[in-house]
Amino acid sequence: MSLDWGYTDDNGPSTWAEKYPLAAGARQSPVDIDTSKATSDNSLVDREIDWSYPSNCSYRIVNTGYGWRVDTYGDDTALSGGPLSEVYKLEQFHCHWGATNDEGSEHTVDGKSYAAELHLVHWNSEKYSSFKEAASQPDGLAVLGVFMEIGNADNAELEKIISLIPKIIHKGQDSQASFDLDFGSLLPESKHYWTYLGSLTTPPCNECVIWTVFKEPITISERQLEVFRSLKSVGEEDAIEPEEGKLVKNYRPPLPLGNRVLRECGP
Ligand SMILES: Cc1ccn(O)c(=O)c1
Ligand SMILES: [Zn+2]
Repeated sequence: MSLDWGYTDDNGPSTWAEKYPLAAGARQSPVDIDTSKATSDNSLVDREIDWSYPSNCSYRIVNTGYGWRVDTYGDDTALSGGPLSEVYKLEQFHCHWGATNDEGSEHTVDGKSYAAELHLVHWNSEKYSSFKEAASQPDGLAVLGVFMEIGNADNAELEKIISLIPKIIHKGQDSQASFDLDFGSLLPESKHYWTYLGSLTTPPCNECVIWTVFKEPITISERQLEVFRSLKSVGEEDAIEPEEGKLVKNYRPPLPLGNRVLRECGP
């Protein structure tokens, strides 16, 4: 059974609201970050955003049909501070990319796209008893967005993930992912970021996310990005031409910020 939504002309973002009405809401993500609209907020400086991830918290990588996703044990993880009033636990992380390097990120900055965007998805385990419950609450999830730009060298930490992609080429395939991951290398050195209230960027597009998008990108090599693009959105049993079903892009274009506040921490 193929997904009833995706990123092709006939099931892409412009069609999602037909089956997922939340996608037409006023608190949707991603957005274009208009830097002239960002307001500084001392409370963000007073409570520095802080995270802690044990290097062995990943346990599985899966092809969801719309990308790869690494599932994590959240028990010993923690994200707090910044725009967050409670401690959030890491649930999973994944990535969005495009067919060419001049597109691919979901958030854009003054109209500029990056080649890809990494999302670390956390849930409010202080207030809610499960990820599923949290995903139905306005402060349920906290997602860290990290822009990725093309660099000459491979990203060594990303390579640990990329080396598993050939095992999950088709939708539904998964593999054990018990690598030791230095999350510090998947996050930028600078803790400067923008933050706003938004949603999941895939159906059902629940408006449950406190977004933190870092200003500084990390790098990924062209070769590594090509491996992402080799994933397929269809199962092994779906008889299609070899070039069909390739997941060359899986990003949602920006939605209007509307009257939401866009705050920033750091220049
Ligand atoms: C929970 C969730 C689902 C999809 N995406 O893209 C996200 O960033 C977060
Ligand atoms: Zn995402």
